[in-house]
Amino acid sequence: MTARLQCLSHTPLVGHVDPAQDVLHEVRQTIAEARDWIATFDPELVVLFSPDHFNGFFYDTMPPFCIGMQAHAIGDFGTPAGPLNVPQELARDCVQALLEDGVDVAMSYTMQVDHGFSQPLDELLGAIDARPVIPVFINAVAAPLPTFARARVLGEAIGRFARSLNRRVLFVGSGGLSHQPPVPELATANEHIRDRLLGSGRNLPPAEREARQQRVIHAALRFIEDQHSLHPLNPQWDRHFMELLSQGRFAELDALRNDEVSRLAGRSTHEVKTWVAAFAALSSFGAYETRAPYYRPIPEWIAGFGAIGAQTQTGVAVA
Ligand SMILES: O=C(O)CCC(=O)/C=C/C=C(\O)C(=O)O
Ligand SMILES: [Fe+2]
Repeated sequence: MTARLQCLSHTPLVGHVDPAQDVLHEVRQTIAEARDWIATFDPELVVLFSPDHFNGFFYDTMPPFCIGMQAHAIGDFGTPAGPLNVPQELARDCVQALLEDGVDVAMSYTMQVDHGFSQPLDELLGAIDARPVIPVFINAVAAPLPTFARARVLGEAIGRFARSLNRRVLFVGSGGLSHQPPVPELATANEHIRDRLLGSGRNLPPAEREARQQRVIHAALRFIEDQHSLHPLNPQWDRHFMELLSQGRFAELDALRNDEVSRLAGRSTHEVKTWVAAFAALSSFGAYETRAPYYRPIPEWIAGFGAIGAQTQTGVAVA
C-alpha cells in the first residue's frame, strides 16, 4: 500500500492574465516536476479534493462535502470540458465506507465541476480522464462553511478507505492559498445573482458566462494596480499554513476558525481545506514527508499560489 499527495493552487486566470515570464516559467517548472513525480508513481487511483465556484453546487442543495459517482467538467475559462474517469463502484464503496465510519457525505451521479477539478487533473495527469479519479467536493465558498476540523475528519476517513484497497493512491488538493476573487455572496447578492446562486446558474447562457469571466479578468487587472481593490494576499499566513501541514500539526489546523481565516487571508482561502483533507488522507497511511514546496504571491492570478508534494515516510509499503 503506498500513497502520495500533491496539493496545488488553481486559477481560472491562467492564459487570461499572466504574471511575468520568469514567474510563469517557475510555476510551469513546478507543475512539470510534480507531473513527472506522479507519473513515476503511476497511481492506480486518484482522490481529488476540490471546491466549486457556483458552477456545479448551489444553494438549492449545498452539501458541505459530496462525492461524485459520475462527473463532468463544464470547461469554464477555457479549461478542458467533458467527463471525468470516475470508477463508479469504487466511488460508491467509498461513500459506503465513510457512512459506516461515521462521516456523513452527500453523493451525486450527475456531478458538475469547474476549473477547480479540471485544472489539476489536466496539469498533473495530462487530461481530465487520464486516470481513475474519485472527485470529492468541499464547499469553500457558500457560507456557512464546514470547519477545518471536519475537513480533516473527512480526509482521514477517505484515507482509511483508500488504505484498504491495496492500490497506489494519489491524493490531490486543489485551490488556495490566501485569495479573494470576486465570487458572489448570497448575503450581498442582488436579485438576479441571488437567483443564480439558488440554482439557475447551473446552465448559464453563453453571453452571461462570458460576462462573468470578463468580470473576473477585469478584477485581476485592477488588482495588479491596486492590491487593496480586493482582499490583499497574505504570504505570511500562507507560509505558516504550509508549515502546519508539512509538520502534521493537525490540532493547530483544527483550531483554525472560519471567520478568522476569512479576515486574515480572504474568503476563498477556505479552498485550503482541500489541502487539509488530502494531508489527513495521507496521514491515514502513516507518517509522511513533504517535498518540493513552492510558494509565491501572484497578484495577476489573485492568488497566494502554492504547491507541495508528500509521501509516506518510506515512500513504499505501509503495513
Ligand atoms: O464569476 C464568478 O461568479 C465566480 C468567479 C470565479 O469563478 C473565480 C474563481 C477563482 C478561483 O477559482 C480561484 O482563484 O481559486
Ligand atoms: Fe478557486
